Amino acid sequence: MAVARKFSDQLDAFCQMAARMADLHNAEAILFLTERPTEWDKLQAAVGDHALIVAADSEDVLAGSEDAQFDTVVLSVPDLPVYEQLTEALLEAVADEHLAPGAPVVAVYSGFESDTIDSLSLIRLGEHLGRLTIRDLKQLGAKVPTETLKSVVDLAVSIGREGREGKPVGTLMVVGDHRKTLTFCKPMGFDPVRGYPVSERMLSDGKVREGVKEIAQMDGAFVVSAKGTVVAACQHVSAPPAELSISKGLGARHWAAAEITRATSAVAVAVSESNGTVRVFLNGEVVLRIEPFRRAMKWKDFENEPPPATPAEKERDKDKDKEKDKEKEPEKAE
Ligand SMILES: Nc1ncnc2c1ncn2[C@@H]1O[C@H](COP(=O)(O)OP(=O)(O)OP(=O)(O)O)[C@@H](O)[C@H]1O
Repeated sequence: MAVARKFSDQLDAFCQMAARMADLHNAEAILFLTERPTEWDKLQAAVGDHALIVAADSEDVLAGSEDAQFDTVVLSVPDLPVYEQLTEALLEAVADEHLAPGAPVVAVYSGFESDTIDSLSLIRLGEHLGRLTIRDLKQLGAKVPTETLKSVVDLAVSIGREGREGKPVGTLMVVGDHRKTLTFCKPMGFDPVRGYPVSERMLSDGKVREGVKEIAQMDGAFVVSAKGTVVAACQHVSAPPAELSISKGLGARHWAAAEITRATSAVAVAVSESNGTVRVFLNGEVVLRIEPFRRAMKWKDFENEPPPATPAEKERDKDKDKEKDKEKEPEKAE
């Protein structure tokens, strides 16, 4: 378990300043991003009546805060740079309805030196960053429990955003009405989840979610039950063609998503490999579209070798050599 941080005078001073700043700017909450647990009651007291959100990389860090009044957020992507951790924490807080999209927030965090609370920021989470809220999902009116839908959409968003090992990844997940969905599916080669007990295929399990990210690199779709069990993977989905009004620019994966949701009461969640956009389909239509706010960085080797010369450059070099030779000639004559 992470070693607790003493609630030092410096920490107390930062929290009090955050509270004053929150008063001044009508902030909706104070966000405390921490690498270690602390004396939670003192933290709560230091920010006064302001709503407090505590964010951390793992449940461990939040240990002992179960009875506290404040909301907590566990970041889904560990080891991000601090500014991205702040954004992620705010997005999660919006998704869990602890914060309204666009709300001003004062953040207290280690910005300069790790493990030292040394920074204070006033952040206004732009509407453009506001992600899907649970309310949006409920409004879809899908016959899939919101919890299952939320975990599939969260997973799809992180696949679209992170890709795998620096490469973009696209995939398709068909959720709910799985028995009927399976009648429209054919395995594309081996099904990697086949033969595993149900307890090892639950999306609520972090290891299963990691496994899904790995399998997502392969061709085909996942079929997920309404309860959140991965029923099949690497499936070719082919429902009868229907009159659909989705964009002609979308390819086979997205058409398959639209068609299966017309033929069944399932919800399909497609991640586009080309840009990481997540689209949620219901009854043959796109009902939600979520743009990735950050995609995996692609590092390229620095090119030390100059590129080979073009024919025109070679000609120019020859002319230069001739001129140099001419310049040298008079010297020879002397
Ligand atoms: N009917 C289908 N069922 C399951 N997977 C499919 C289906 N059709 C295509 N795919 C998967 O989608 C991949 C991309 O296909 P395509 O480029 O036509 O789709 P797309 O809709 O343009 O998606 P993207 O935006 O990711 O490129 C295929 O390589 C295949 O793995």
